[in-house]
Amino acid sequence: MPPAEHPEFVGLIEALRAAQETITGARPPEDVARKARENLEEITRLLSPFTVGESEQLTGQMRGLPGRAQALAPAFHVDVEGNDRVSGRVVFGRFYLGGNGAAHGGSLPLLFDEVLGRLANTGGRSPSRTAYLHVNYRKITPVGPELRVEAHFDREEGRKRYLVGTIRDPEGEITADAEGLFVALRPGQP
Ligand SMILES: CCCCCCCCCCCC(=O)SCCNC(=O)CCNC(=O)[C@H](O)C(C)(C)COP(=O)(O)OP(=O)(O)OC[C@H]1O[C@@H](n2cnc3c(N)ncnc32)[C@H](O)[C@@H]1OP(=O)(O)O
Repeated sequence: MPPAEHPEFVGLIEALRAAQETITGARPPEDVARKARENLEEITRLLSPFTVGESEQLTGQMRGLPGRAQALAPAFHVDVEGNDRVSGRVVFGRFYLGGNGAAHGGSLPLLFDEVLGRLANTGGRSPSRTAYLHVNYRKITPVGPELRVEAHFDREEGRKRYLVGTIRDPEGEITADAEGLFVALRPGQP
């Protein structure tokens, strides 16, 4: 479904991302924290009647949008995309902070799975799933600045698709790289 059909929902997810960022970085007085909680609870009450099944939900389905209207992973902004390689940008915001200015170690596989997994299933290829993801943490991945992300197919062996990717800091140094194996699903495989 094209994002143009659901501009308000797309805006809602952007607001959710902004809320995640702001809440994570805030140290509010108790009365402000209570008011914010009440507002969040009101949002839950407002949206609960519209819960749908997985096949009908909007979140995660908007492939043309950075982040696919899903606030789970940091939004990946695609610059160049081909059948065998992709490059783009990402910012790990405050929500993804691990400590001392570094992105949480678990947030990097999240980003790599998104980028490599998306590429693994492009170019007319059949759907595949992550079998493994090997991440090397070379230096801290900083929270805040825009980082470059590149990924490409390394090789394909039957149903097995091996992809590799890197994240680079603003100085161009690799902060993390990854290799992923994606196995093409057999017909009927969930
Ligand atoms: C709008 C939408 C946007 C879409 C944009 C979406 C972007 C996000 C994409 C995210 C993708 C995901 O996270 S998917 C979710 C996370 N992944 C999962 O939940 C997968 C769970 N695991 C499985 O379902 C299964 O184990 C499979 C499908 C991976 C493989 O099982 P299978 O189909 O029975 O295949 P199997 O015979 O075991 O293995 C086939 C071959 O692969 C090898 N192989 C299998 N697993 C491994 C392994 N871990 N390490 C080494 N090798 C392995 C086997 O040795 C064999 O080699 P040989 O003997 O043939 O040589």
